[in-house]
Amino acid sequence: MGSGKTTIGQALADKIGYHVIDTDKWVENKEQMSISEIFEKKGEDYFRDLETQALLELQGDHMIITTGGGIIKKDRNREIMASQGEIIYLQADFDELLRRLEGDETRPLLQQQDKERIQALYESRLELYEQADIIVNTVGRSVLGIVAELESILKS
Ligand SMILES: Nc1ncnc2c1ncn2[C@@H]1O[C@H](COP(=O)(O)OP(=O)(O)O)[C@@H](O)[C@H]1O
Ligand SMILES: O=C(O)C1=C[C@@H](OP(=O)(O)O)[C@@H](O)[C@H](O)C1
Ligand SMILES: [Mg+2]
Repeated sequence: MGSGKTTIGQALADKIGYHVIDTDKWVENKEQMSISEIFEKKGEDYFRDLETQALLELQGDHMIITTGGGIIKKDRNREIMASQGEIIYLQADFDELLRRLEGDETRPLLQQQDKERIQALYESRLELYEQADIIVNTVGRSVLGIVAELESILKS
């Protein structure tokens, strides 16, 4: 959360002329509810199943799919992602993510949690993120700079 997936995915798509779809937006649109409302009314497992549905339906060429940070928790999701394209991990250290998300109220897993619990969540996921095909550092870098690096990696 906060690594810049939604922001960078949109900017990269604009730059290279790809379509972009965010799984969170797909889920919100399907349910006609915000992510926070879905977590509150239906629970996290229900949301995770919708993420799998999104991955199965969002297939095609010239497409960037930006996901929620927890999508890699399910083996099935990682399998679908690996079979469909290249997986990019946008990297940032924990303190930087906290700074970026300060005051955010749209991410239910961060609400009313102390810093230690959020850090434990971050650390529990690192190993899965590091399995990505492409890893790009985002700290201290502009959106345009990151987009330029990704464009050049994807061309090579
Ligand atoms: N490279 C960056 N440096 C600083 N802030 C960034 C960077 N990329 C994104 N942000 C900011 O971080 C916040 C979270 O970005 P977002 O794209 O929603 O992340 P994600 O989709 O990974 O949760 C937004 O306020 C965004 O403007
Ligand atoms: O990491 C997570 O478990 C989540 C990340 C969020 O998306 P972003 O990574 O775009 O913030 C969103 O899918 C939901 O709040 C759960
Ligand atoms: Mg996002």
